[in-house]
Amino acid sequence: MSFVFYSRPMRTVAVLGGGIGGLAASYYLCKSPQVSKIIVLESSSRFGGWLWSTRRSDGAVFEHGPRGIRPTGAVGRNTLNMVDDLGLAGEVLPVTYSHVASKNRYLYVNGQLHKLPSGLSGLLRTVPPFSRPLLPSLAMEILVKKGRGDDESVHSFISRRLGKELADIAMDSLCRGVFAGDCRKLSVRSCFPFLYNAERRGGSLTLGLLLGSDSTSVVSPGRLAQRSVKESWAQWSLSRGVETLPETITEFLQQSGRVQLHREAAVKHITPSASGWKITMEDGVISADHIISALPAKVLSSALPSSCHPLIQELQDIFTATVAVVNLEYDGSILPVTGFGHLIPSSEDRGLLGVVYDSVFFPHDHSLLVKATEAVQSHLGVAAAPTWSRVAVHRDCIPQYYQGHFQRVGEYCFIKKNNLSLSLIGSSYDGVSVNDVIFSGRTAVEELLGSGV
Ligand SMILES: Cc1cc2nc3c(=O)[nH]c(=O)nc-3n(C[C@H](O)[C@H](O)[C@H](O)COP(=O)(O)OP(=O)(O)OC[C@H]3O[C@@H](n4cnc5c(N)ncnc54)[C@H](O)[C@@H]3O)c2cc1C
Ligand SMILES: C=Cc1c2[nH]c(c1C)Cc1[nH]c(c(CCC(=O)O)c1C)Cc1[nH]c(c(C)c1CCC(=O)O)Cc1[nH]c(c(C)c1C=C)C2
Repeated sequence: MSFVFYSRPMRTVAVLGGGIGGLAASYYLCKSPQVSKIIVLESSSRFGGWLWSTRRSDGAVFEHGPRGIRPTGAVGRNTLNMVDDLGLAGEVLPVTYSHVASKNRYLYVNGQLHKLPSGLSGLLRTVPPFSRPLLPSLAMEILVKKGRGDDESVHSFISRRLGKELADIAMDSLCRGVFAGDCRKLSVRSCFPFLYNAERRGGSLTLGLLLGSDSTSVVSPGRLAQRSVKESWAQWSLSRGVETLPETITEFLQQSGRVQLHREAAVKHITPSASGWKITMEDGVISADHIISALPAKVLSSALPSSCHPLIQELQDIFTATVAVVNLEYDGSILPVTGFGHLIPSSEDRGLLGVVYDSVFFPHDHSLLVKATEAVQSHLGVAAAPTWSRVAVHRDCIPQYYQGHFQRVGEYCFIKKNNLSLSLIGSSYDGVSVNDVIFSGRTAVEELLGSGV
């Protein structure tokens, strides 16, 4: 196998996959004059991947993928800077910390909805479904010895530090709401790096979080990010739906004159060549000096040549979850409670993840609508029939960072060792949130061009 060494300016970069990761990488590439041509190859008929919104003619917006993006941290500021740069600031819909959707979050346990405790008084009292006040567990956490291993399941980590009940109920539910996954298999190091690092840094979560982050990535807040701090945003969305973001990036790329955007262009194989890479699609072959892959890990593994064997194996071992999102619309205000929604721990119902009061998750694609409607009826007492509904099954939509994921990702030094002109970005590797994926695109471009963007 021949590998590519960089001794000349970058001419053509191919970006594989036109989800938010691929589009973000193309946006950052476009900001640099060092790249003369950018080719984006997307297998489906639209760009945006899981950022997918239905806009009805009456103005109603239904999200089938992400519905809320967090403004905090370097990755949150980075996305807001991009949103501002794209001229979308006027379309941002913020949800502040004082909003009812931030304050009222529920768990559905033992057949009942329970509001999660908030504030000091909530932590001092016993609040069902928990059997004792949470504050003593948080205070005693300081005395718990630091873990010794280099990774641990989320469940084992939280049980050890905060007790089994919090792991069984709270963390189990959270892992289902964010990873559609099983906290007994998911890695704390890869899924919740701020918790893992807090223990390593401070010996305990409390001290580690007080000491602050040791993150080296600095992103200065632009106007919109500054506004988010001033107005205490907990999360934000866009008035015409989250899909407005990939749509606007696509327009920006089209207008740049340097980007070729190809829909219905499924990548079949990539092969190293003397001048870089040969990329084979169903109906043609293109050449590129560098590839940024924003494909799901398994899809990339099947496109790589067999000579990339250790990398192929590691990519294949990254599992993904399939979920269904059911959007239901009802006439009038029928909900007995107000708030963000409720999560359901696996002990209550393995097949239901939660309800965001307009979306529900199920593992089987039969009778999804019936099951969703029944859940809303039994959990929330809503007897009325929905006036509008939509069921979408998302195959392999969310990667599962199981224990040892950090080692698996470490194997990508195969790319460096062999001087492959290949960058891996997207949700398969280093964070599944929209912010993480956009930031992975930025980091790859900065590493490739050797400069900030
Ligand atoms: C239901 C759901 C709810 C979510 N909610 C939130 C949320 O509230 N907040 C949040 O921050 N995040 C949320 N996420 C996570 C976030 O949306 C995803 O992690 C993120 O969109 C992944 O982006 P990506 O570009 O890495 O991957 P993808 O969106 O999967 O993009 C990959 C692209 O590659 C294309 N492709 C596949 N095979 C080929 C091929 N052979 N050739 C060319 N192209 C190919 C695909 O069509 C796709 O467009 C949610 C995810 C889901 C599924
Ligand atoms: C239908 C399945 C999914 C639901 N959400 C996701 C999937 C796969 C994925 C997801 N949700 C959130 C994030 C971003 C996390 C981040 O780091 O910013 C991702 C990748 C946000 C989120 N959604 C829920 C919670 C508790 C969070 C964490 C952020 C926050 O606290 O605001 C809850 C939730 N998500 C889903 C449901 C049905 C649900 C229930 C209330 C859908």
